[in-house]
Amino acid sequence: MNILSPSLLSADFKKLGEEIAAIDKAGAEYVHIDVMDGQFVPNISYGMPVIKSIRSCTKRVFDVHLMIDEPIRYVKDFADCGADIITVHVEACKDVAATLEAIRQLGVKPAITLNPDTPVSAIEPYLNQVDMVLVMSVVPGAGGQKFIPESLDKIRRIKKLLDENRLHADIEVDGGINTDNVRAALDAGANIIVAGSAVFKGDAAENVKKFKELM
Ligand SMILES: O=C(CO)[C@H](O)[C@H](O)COP(=O)(O)O
Ligand SMILES: [Fe+2]
Repeated sequence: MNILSPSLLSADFKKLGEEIAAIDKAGAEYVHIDVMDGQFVPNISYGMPVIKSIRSCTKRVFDVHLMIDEPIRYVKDFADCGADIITVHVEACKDVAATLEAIRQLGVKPAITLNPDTPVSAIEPYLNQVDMVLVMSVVPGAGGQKFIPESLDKIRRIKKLLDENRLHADIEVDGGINTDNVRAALDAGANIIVAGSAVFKGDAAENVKKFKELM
């Protein structure tokens, strides 16, 4: 089953609860939550108190994308505030294996991601430790950017590697996805779609329904 994970980064923060209720009711299975620390990426977004507060708005899966340096320092806090999946950047961890294991030990699904410039070989040693691989299809740090088409090749290569090694991990794609390119991402092998601006610009519920029809 293909899954939609709307990114709250493009939601209207003054009515976050209503935005979450709308995407939940319209059928989005996950909620994608982008955490930025001003170090790993230049921007700062939101953190634990916001996640804890919105946890009561929905039972949907909280898909937490950590764009922070040395995320191992905070994985327990994110687990405690309600994360179901925690994604860490391979570029951000001194000890990637220990970070993924720490997430697993907390009862949360570990996931790994890589920047557009990082080769697939960088994550290959960790594929047997993760429940999901996130392919960044924009440079992390901001919503509303243009999809990098080479990401489709990356998705295909990761899918092939998983299949060859008989590993079962989801492939999520994040950045610049809209109703025109979502099909290409799915056809390449992704099964979880993140969309921020394409969901929250305009009527979020209508946009979720349009995505779900195409998926
Ligand atoms: O991780 C991210 C940015 O670093 C966001 O999840 C992503 O950019 C989603 O927003 P959009 O669909 O507007 O590109
Ligand atoms: Fe993200």
